[in-house]
Amino acid sequence: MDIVFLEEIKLDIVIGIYEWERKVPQTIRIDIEIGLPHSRGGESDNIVDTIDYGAVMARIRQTAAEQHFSLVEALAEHIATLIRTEFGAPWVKVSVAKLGMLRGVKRLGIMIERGERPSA
Ligand SMILES: Nc1nc2c(c(=O)[nH]1)N=C([C@H](O)[C@@H](O)CO)CN2
Repeated sequence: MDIVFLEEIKLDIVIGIYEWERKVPQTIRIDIEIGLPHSRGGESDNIVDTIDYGAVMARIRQTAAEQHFSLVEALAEHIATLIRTEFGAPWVKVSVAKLGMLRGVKRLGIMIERGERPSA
C-alpha cells in the first residue's frame, strides 16, 4: 500500500457547539492519510497515476470555507467522504483537532478511518 499524506494542516474556521464558537474562527489542525493500492505513480512518474495532494488540499480549503460544522466528528466525516468519493481513495484516515481548547490539553479531537485498507 502507498500512503499520500497531508500533515499538520492548519485552518481558521468556524466550528463548535457553543454560541461564541459560531462567531469567532478558531484554528484547527487536520492530518490526513490516503491509502492507495500500490499506486503506479512511482513507476510512471505521472500525476494521473496517483492522488494529487494539492488538489485534495484545495478541496478541503474550499469546503471548510463554505460549510460550518458543530462537531469535529462531522468535519472529519465530511473530509473522509469527499476524499473517497471525489478522489477515489479506497481508504482514508482523518484527524481533526482543536488546539489549546482546554487548560492542560495540547490538542483534542477525533481520528477516523473509513473504507477498506488496501493490503500491503
Ligand atoms: N466529541 C466532541 N466533543 C466536543 C466537541 C466536539 O466537536 N466533539 N466540541 C465541543 C465544543 O465545541 C468545544 O470545542 C468548546 O470547548 C465540546 N466537546
